[in-house]
Amino acid sequence: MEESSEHLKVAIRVRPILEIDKVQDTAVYLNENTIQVTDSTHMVTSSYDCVFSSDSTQQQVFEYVKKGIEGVSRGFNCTILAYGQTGSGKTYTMFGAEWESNNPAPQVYYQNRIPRPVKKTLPINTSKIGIIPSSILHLFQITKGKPLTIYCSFLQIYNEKIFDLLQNPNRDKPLSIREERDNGIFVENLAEYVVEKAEDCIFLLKQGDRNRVVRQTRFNHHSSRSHTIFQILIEGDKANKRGALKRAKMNLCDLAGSEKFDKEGSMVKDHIQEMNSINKSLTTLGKVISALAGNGTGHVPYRESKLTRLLQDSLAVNTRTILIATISPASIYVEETLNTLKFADRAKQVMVKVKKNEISATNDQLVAKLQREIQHLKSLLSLNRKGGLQDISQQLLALKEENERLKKITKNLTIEEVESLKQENKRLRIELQNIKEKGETTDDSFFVTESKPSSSTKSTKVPSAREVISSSDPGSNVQSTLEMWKKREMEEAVQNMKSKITSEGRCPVCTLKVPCKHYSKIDELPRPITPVRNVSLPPCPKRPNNENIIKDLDIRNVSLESTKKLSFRTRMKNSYNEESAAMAEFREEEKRRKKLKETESKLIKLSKIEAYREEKIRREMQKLEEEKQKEEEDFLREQIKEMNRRKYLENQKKKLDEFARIKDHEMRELKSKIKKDQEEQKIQEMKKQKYLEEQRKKIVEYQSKKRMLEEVTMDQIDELTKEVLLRQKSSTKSSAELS
Ligand SMILES: Nc1ncnc2c1ncn2[C@@H]1O[C@H](COP(=O)(O)OP(=O)(O)OP(=O)(O)O)[C@@H](O)[C@H]1O
Repeated sequence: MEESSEHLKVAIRVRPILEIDKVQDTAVYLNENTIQVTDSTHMVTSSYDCVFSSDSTQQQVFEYVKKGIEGVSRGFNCTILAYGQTGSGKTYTMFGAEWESNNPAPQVYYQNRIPRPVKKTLPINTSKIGIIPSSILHLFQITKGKPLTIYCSFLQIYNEKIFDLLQNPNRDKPLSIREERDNGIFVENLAEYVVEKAEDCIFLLKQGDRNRVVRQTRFNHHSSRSHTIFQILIEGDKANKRGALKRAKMNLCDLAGSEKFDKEGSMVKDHIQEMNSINKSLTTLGKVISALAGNGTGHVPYRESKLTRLLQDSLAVNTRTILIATISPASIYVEETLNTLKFADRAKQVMVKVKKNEISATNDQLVAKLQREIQHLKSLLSLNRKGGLQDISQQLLALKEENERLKKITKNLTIEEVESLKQENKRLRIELQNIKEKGETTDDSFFVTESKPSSSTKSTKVPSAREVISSSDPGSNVQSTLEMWKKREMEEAVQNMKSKITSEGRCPVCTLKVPCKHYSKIDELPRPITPVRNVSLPPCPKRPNNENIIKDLDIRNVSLESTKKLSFRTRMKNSYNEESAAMAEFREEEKRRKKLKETESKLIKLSKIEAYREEKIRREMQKLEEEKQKEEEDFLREQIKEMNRRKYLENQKKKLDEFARIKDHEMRELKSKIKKDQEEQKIQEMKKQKYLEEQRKKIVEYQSKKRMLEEVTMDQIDELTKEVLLRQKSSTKSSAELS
């Protein structure tokens, strides 16, 4: 199998200066693949695999990643990551220029976004689309006609929780990460759609993107507050000569941007929480990159955040990874730009092993998974086709038998059988997706890999009395008929009560006057429904004898007195018609009384409920007030903490400045001292030289004298001594003469 080791590829994209930046001066200068960033204190120069200037086109950026995408169709995993500060152009690069206008999202964040229909058409301007849609188009183009199945899924990581963007727009079902020997790291219960056309895939991309959390921030009107990963999985349908199936994953990640705390304090609590979790996960990503960029022997903290855990495969093993770091050239963002470049510098040093991915066609786990899925899909389809009202126990029994049968043959499957299993799986998935699209079922679980068949498709509608009576056996089903009637009556009463409440301008949920927690305006209230007319009871079914009538009456809890009365009447009038008339009369009376009682008890119950609800709402309001107060206090505390931190930092900065000043002074003094010393040393040196010169001269003189002395002969010495002696003699002579 092909295997190689390569560097993580890093490209930088500089976006143009925008109106929102409110400045014109830039701090970023480009020269081919080198970037220079300058401010008053720094000047950083760094080179990368590729640098895209502010007037680079989407097409140029796509051309750079195209090779990686093409590798996916040959079995090589590929991950493309967009990283950068908020508003630097990550979403623009990954999704495209026209994306926001084609896929409008609200300018401000709100909790429950109302889904609007997405048109199943391609984006209009294909030259402006970003890496994700371009990759989809290209991938489908190059795999056209090949025996492959393409699956896609779309998730977001928001506040350290994973949510399915295609299945869970309300973010109420967080998903968890799992790891398996053969499948690697994956998100459990994440919906995987089989896609046959690029159009379908882009439709899903658009659909999911509308469920992403966005918020208006200071530097971006449409800031993404979650990390998103659009994943495409390609699996070969036909095994190669070695009996292996091709399988490769493509992860396209648009990370949320790092952001600084707004000192003006305009951030709400949710925004601060989002910012903290985004910054924390990006810090962990930085730590992981640093650990991988080192010698690779230390601990890599993948598990410290959901993002790094999910990208574990992509960052270390078996994936071609391309990082696109986006920066803004404006001088006001120089600090953020330097941080992004620092991250990109570290990423450059990461080495990843890349190899072709294949899985044995007869791999037990794959076969078992396919079979489980086929069973599940079949059961869902049959439930759907039969309107979900079939006997589920019978179906389960059939499925169990099928399961047993499949278990027996799992071990002996041939490659052809596995291939046909894959085909069947694909066909069933597509059939179900089509049904779901047409809105024929309400069960959302069937796109979820390996999820359990749901029995929720069974209808809970209460049939009308007419339906029940006509379908029931008159001799045996009186009790169930009555129960249905009771239920029906209750429903009617509730409906009437609700209509009455709404017509009075009250909320049908909490019964309080609007505005309340559920409705802010009277216009929003559901329209009052025309009160349901009470349908009279059907005639009593024919009974063979009086005993049965009494039995039926017992069932309906008739009082002892009425029973006696009835038995007396039956004794007196010994014909069935008379009995039934008496019965009808009795039932009418009984019904009226019962209804009166029920209404009374309902009224009492309702007033109790209202009192209880009011009390509950009061308590909830109180609780909310307390929570709000607490939040405000927390927020204030946070702000004070932040202020203290800032003060502390300012103090530290001052101290550092002072320290630098002192050091500067000391340095200057030291320099002048050194200069003086050097001058003195020079003088000393000169003196020494002079002294040495003199000494040398003396030595020369002495040597010449010595040489002269050596040249004087012995004769000369004798002559000299004679001369001395003579002089001495003459002197003694003259002295004697004188005396
Ligand atoms: N290369 C570019 N050319 C023109 N406009 C761009 C470019 N890159 C980004 N923009 C514009 O800058 C703004 C911010 O871009 P974008 O939303 O992609 O930033 P982001 O990094 O995804 O921000 P966040 O992290 O807050 O989501 C958008 O209005 C976008 O149209």
